[in-house]
Amino acid sequence: MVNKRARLIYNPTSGREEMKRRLPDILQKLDQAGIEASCHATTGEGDATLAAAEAVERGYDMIIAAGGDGTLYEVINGLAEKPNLPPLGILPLGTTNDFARAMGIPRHWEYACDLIIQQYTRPIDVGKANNRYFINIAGGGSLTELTYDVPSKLKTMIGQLAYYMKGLEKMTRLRPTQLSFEAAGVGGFDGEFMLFLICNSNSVGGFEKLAPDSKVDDGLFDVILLKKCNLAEFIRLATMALRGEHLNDSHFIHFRTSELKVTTPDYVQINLDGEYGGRLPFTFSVLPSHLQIFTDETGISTYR
Ligand SMILES: Nc1ncnc2c1ncn2[C@@H]1O[C@H](COP(=O)(O)OP(=O)(O)OP(=O)(O)O)[C@@H](O)[C@H]1O
Repeated sequence: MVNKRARLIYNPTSGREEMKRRLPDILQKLDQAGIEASCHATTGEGDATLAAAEAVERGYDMIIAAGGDGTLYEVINGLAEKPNLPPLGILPLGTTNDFARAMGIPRHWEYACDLIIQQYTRPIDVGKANNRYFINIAGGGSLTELTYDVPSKLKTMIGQLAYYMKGLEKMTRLRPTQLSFEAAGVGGFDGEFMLFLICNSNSVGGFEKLAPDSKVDDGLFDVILLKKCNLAEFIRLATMALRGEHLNDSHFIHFRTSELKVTTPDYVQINLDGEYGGRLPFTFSVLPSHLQIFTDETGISTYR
């Protein structure tokens, strides 16, 4: 028996509202293993951040975030600044669960609970973006704006399809942006770019081949810059990226760094883990091994 206290922060609207149906089963399963969980149901944007900060202050042995990447992002933002962080469990019950996928955390609530019960943790890097935090990906450029353009209701109804529909609509609006990058240990890049991605994990928008070698615990971001191109080239490059064959193409710049400064003379919005994060300029830095996550010992993806 584990004999610990957990704070379960869940978004009742995530995914297809699965948490509303599963909550009694989840609490019972944790309880049988000796984890006594008290609950906080989030009420809207930003609430999970406040709930996570409060849970640390109240001294819980662990925090469990149940929902999608949006909920996880908010929880991370409540935790990151705190000293003596408890470990974090993830129940990936959202429409998009990119980070859980990268960590090999199962989609099924019962298997995901098993990982929390086993109590095996792994340290992960957290990305700092000005005064915000992310664990999966940060990005900018016209294409990256699509993830927060899709209304939440639409996502609940048709799930992943909503992203692709919005993505296709956005393609016709693709335009390059003037950007300057200054990367620690690498150097500077100036020019017109379609988008830039700062990856902490290898799971980006459900595609695991975009930054195939990115690791959550190497103390580094994998940065991918896509230079200016036309729509036909973009479609060709996107197809290559889906197959993981893009990084040798001259339109891409790929490097690893622990700190990246990005500036622009234009108005450029930043996306942090799929949510709107603010506008440039930004400094992105790695907080190495900042947070312990419950996962399986092998680290081999069992997301299903
Ligand atoms: N009670 C609530 N009602 C409506 N929205 C909420 C509520 N609680 C939290 N939210 C918001 O819901 C957003 C989406 O949450 P989450 O990521 O968990 O679900 P999701 O189904 O995966 O959706 P998405 O893919 O859009 O992120 C969060 O950014 C959060 O601010």
